[in-house]
Amino acid sequence: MTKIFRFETAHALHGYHGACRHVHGHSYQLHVTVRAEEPDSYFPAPGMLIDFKELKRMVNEAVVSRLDHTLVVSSAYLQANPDLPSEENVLVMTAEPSAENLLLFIRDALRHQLPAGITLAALKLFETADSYAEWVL
Ligand SMILES: Nc1nc2c(c(=O)[nH]1)N=C([C@H](O)[C@H](O)COP(=O)(O)OP(=O)(O)OP(=O)(O)O)CN2
Ligand SMILES: [Zn+2]
Repeated sequence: MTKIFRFETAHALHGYHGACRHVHGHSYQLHVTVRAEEPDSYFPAPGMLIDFKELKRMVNEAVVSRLDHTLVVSSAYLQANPDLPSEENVLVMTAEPSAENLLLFIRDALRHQLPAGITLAALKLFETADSYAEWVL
């Protein structure tokens, strides 16, 4: 089962030869898919693999609250641009915050949050309406 999340995040891609090396923002859309062992017949009462509300709470806490209205840059970017106006709401990653790397950051943030028996199966991170990165177990 899959739940979709939306958040607004700014980033800059250090070392990129184009406008995306400068700070700019995206309205990201994240699709989180989890799976579990298939039951022989049906899921027992209350009939859920995992409550959508519980998945929402976990992803909001582990991912959305950290990325929404945040500027994400790499430590290399920060070293080259030490004069960021404020360190408030700045997340510094060891790698460049491309869609691919943000997806791996999200994978790591979520992997160990899920209850026993529930596995992270796939993630899709849309940076724009027509550009996304996908991770599949
Ligand atoms: N493989 C990747 N390529 C690019 C990434 C990325 O994360 N991974 N990111 C960027 C920029 O940050 C930005 O997202 C521009 O992306 P793009 O899809 O080119 O956005 P546009 O609005 O220009 O899309 P159009 O398809 O041209 O409308 C760049 N590359
Ligand atoms: Zn971008």
